[in-house]
Amino acid sequence: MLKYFQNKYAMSEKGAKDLFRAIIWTVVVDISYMLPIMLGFKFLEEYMSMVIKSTDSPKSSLIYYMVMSVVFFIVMLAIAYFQYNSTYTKIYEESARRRISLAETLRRLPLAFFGKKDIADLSSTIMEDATQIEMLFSHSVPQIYAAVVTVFIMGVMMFFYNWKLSLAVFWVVPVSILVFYLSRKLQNSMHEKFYHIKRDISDKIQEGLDSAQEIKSYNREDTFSNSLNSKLDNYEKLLIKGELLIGAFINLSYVFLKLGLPSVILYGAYLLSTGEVSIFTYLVFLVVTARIYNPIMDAMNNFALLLYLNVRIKRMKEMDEMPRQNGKSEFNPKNYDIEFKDVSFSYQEGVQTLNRVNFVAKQGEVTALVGPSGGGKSTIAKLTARFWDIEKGVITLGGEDISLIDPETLLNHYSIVFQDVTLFNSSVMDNIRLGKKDATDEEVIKAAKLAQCDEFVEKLPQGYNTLIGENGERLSGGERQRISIARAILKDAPIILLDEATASLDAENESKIQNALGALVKNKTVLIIAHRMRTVLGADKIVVMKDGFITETGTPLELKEKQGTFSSMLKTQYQDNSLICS
Ligand SMILES: Nc1ncnc2c1ncn2[C@@H]1O[C@H](COP(=O)(O)OP(=O)(O)OP(=O)(O)O)[C@@H](O)[C@H]1O
Repeated sequence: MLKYFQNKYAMSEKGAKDLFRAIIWTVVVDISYMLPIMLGFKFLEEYMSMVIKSTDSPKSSLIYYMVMSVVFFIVMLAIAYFQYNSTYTKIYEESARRRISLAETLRRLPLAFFGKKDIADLSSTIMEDATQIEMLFSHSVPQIYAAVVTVFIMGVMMFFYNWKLSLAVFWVVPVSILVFYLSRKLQNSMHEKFYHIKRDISDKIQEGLDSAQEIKSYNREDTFSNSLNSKLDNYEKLLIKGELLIGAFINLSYVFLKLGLPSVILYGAYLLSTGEVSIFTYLVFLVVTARIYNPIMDAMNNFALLLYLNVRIKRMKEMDEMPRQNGKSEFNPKNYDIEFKDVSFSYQEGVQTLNRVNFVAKQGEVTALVGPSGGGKSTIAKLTARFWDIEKGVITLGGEDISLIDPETLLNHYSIVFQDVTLFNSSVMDNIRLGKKDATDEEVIKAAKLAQCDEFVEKLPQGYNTLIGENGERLSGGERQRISIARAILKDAPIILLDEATASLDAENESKIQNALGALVKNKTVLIIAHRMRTVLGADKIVVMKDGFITETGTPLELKEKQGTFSSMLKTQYQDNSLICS
């Protein structure tokens, strides 16, 4: 049973145990609701027979009933407390575990996963799906299972009491469940459609928010809102159609269920007339029948919601089953040479991005990757930091295969400056401190000065304490890039990856930063990607990438003399050849 819960609802072992306990407590609560009714019947039976049989006094006194009422009230209260605790408290705890485990999974997933799923989709799985699951598990799932068990127990008791009248009560249950069961497929497919269209709409809204600037500048507001409106219209139509269809089936099941009461009235009256049952038994069955279908109807309602939950749980399982990146967390390489040995890689099946790439980036040297756009330079930088795992070949750091090293441990040895800088909505100081979380303010400011941040930070209203807006929206491209370089300087890791790190800077700032980087890179392994030839001319080694292949390797001077891709790129950028040899 526990394993079934774990698999079906993507739960932890503890969560499955808690759910089991919650179901038991909910059954006890459901049965406890019958206590006052039973006491009422006992009272009726004794006092009615006193009237009918004209006996002097009932077996139990009124005091007895009053004391029992108080006792039952206290018992019910205690049971309700335990049920509340086991259901709500425990399920919220499981929900917290589920979110933490999802976040942990995300940490361990390769970047390939984030390429396939967009961010709106991911955040809604973590927040919205987890919330819905939490709601259903606290309010519905234990109730469904408990209703089934309670009705079964009550049914058995009633069959022992009077099997004929019980048949009249229960014949409707299998018929009603059958109708509901037959509609399950339709409900499932409708819920799946609802879910995907809803996701599609939130993706569209997110896309609109992310690209508001582009939409405005290209005057595409109408196109965007028309496309969003048409998605919303489709969703509305599907919802109405779905609700009608699902509602029709559920109501049909209810109608069958409701036929139970007239059955008991008519058949009970017949049995009463033949003297097979007493008026008291007849009344007991009437009252119980009026109540017994409620848990079944609730279970059906909740079950319909549970079908919707299946789609969300499937989504979570999909995330959980993604291959994670693991590896040893102790790593002390003997040196920081990076070597690519026969590395082939593709982002998508059938589209080869890197083909049998071989090169060494030595510690203490600057290795520059150059070549036409789309050649695979950034891919090499990302693979070096194990953002993706490769299919063929091996990448080593200090002679050790990086695919055997835990990504977080590995990244401790890297300072990375990418083309797309990501900044957080906090102060300049905190954004730079991301490079080294325990850095003092003085250390941060020193790194910022080396990265030429001082000049623009001074103009900000609160200097280093100025909030820079979401993703640094209040800063220019060059300023953002300088913050990212300051982070790398502050981290001072033995390997430095610079992917178009100075592309958004003007010539003056670029040469200042080049000087700062010059001090930073001493005795380190530096992999640099740049389109501007002047940025790579000081490199110790140039690797030219074209269409996923290495076409040339050598010092800038060797390659210039070779008259290949590198030399023609140089010529295009510098008509004056004297610059090259300087
Ligand atoms: N996340 C991704 N998913 C699928 N394909 C990708 C992804 N990133 C890059 N590519 C593709 O891989 C190829 C190499 O891209 P890469 O960014 O490595 O080239 P590059 O040489 O750095 O280009 P550029 O100089 O323009 O930055 C390109 O064809 C690109 O479209």
